[in-house]
Amino acid sequence: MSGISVALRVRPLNSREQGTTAAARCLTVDEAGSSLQYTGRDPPPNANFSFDRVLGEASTQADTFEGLKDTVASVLEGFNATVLAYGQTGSGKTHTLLGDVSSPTERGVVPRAVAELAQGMARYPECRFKVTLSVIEIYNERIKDLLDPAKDNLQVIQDPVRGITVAEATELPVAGERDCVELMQLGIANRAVSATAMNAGSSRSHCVIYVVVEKAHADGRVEFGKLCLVDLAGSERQDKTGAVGQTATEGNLINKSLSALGNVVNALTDPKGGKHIPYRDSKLTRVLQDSLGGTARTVLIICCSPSLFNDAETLSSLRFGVRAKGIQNSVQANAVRRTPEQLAKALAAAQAEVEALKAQVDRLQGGGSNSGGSTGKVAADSSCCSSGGAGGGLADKQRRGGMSPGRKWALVGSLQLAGLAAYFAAVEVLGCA
Ligand SMILES: Nc1ncnc2c1ncn2[C@@H]1O[C@H](COP(=O)(O)OP(=O)(O)OP(=O)(O)O)[C@@H](O)[C@H]1O
Repeated sequence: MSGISVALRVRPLNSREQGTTAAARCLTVDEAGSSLQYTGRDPPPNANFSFDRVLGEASTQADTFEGLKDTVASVLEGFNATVLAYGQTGSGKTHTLLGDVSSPTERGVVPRAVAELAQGMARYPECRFKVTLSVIEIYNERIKDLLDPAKDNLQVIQDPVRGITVAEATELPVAGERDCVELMQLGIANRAVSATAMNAGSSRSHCVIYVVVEKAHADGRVEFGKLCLVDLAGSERQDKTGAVGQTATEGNLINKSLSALGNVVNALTDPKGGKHIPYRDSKLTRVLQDSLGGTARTVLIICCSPSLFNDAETLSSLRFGVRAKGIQNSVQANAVRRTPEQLAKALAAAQAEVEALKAQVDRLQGGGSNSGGSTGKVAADSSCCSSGGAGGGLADKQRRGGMSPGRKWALVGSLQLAGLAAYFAAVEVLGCA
């Protein structure tokens, strides 16, 4: 079991907050460490919070990515990895995940992750890679394909090989980092965004970017890893966002799915354990099933505002992060697949073994001859028997009928079992094909 990793990032005060009472801070960050103090109103008895990493207001996009590198790189080793940005509206989730994708310093986690994967692939010159990209959004409890917006009610399924998957989401092959970023931008441009009083470019949907990597080895094995990058919509208070009409309805649905997320986190970290995990209560929690309590390596980035104006929301995000730190995933690599050529080879080997064992059974049952069609293994057995010299070999005993019926049937039985095992191996191989 492995706990999910939780990082906390504090954005700088924005221009609206500076020079007003909102410029007072509700957080004191230990820049060198991994803890911070909540200094806002209604502090809890223990106002100290610690996380795996704390990134203060001066943190850069590069600092933020540094702590995620290993998680991202594990996708090339056949793991699923998730980076999830959580926080109040306007707290910096989209900035952290996407940032300015065209700027080398201001680009966020997603373009950096793609670059990291591209560099990682170069370390395996003997392997062939296939990389695909999908971009979906969960808007008003419907999953929409942002690479083909006509598909707007996709379903979440449990795929036997890939695990939790959005069925029929467009997967476009990408040839390199630039290709990937361009396609991603195309998808993001289709995302639902509105201006609210809290954020001029407020995301009204949860957006998930999947980068799927298939790594084919020279011997035919294929490893499969999936990177899932999630920019959640922010929790919001209608009195602060000033949302009305459709924007207010969106806000309610965003809050509803975030509260379903909170319920999943609570159930997963319930000290009594054994609780039903309500993944199916929302599309968001269903999509994140493998990331929370599943087999993926997961990093949660809690984004928050340092302003006293947002103290209640910041405290709520800190509490969510602390709770999420208790989630244990059983991290494991995806099953290695084999190519059709490899499967054909394995099947031929299994068939040859079945034939050899059949011939051996025939011989032991008395009537079989050892000539023609016998494999090397059988031939070796008989030569060993005949070269015994003293007439005590298996073949001699058979000829003389010297083997006890009990021993003979035990041998026949074990050879038949071995044959059966080889047969099932062959069936398994065929089944995989
Ligand atoms: N660490 C940061 N450094 C500089 N600017 C930041 C930082 N974090 C956020 N911002 C700025 O704050 C504004 C709001 O950020 P962003 O859109 O990323 O918030 P969000 O959490 O994604 O909000 P929403 O949930 O409403 O979509 C943006 O203008 C963004 O550039």
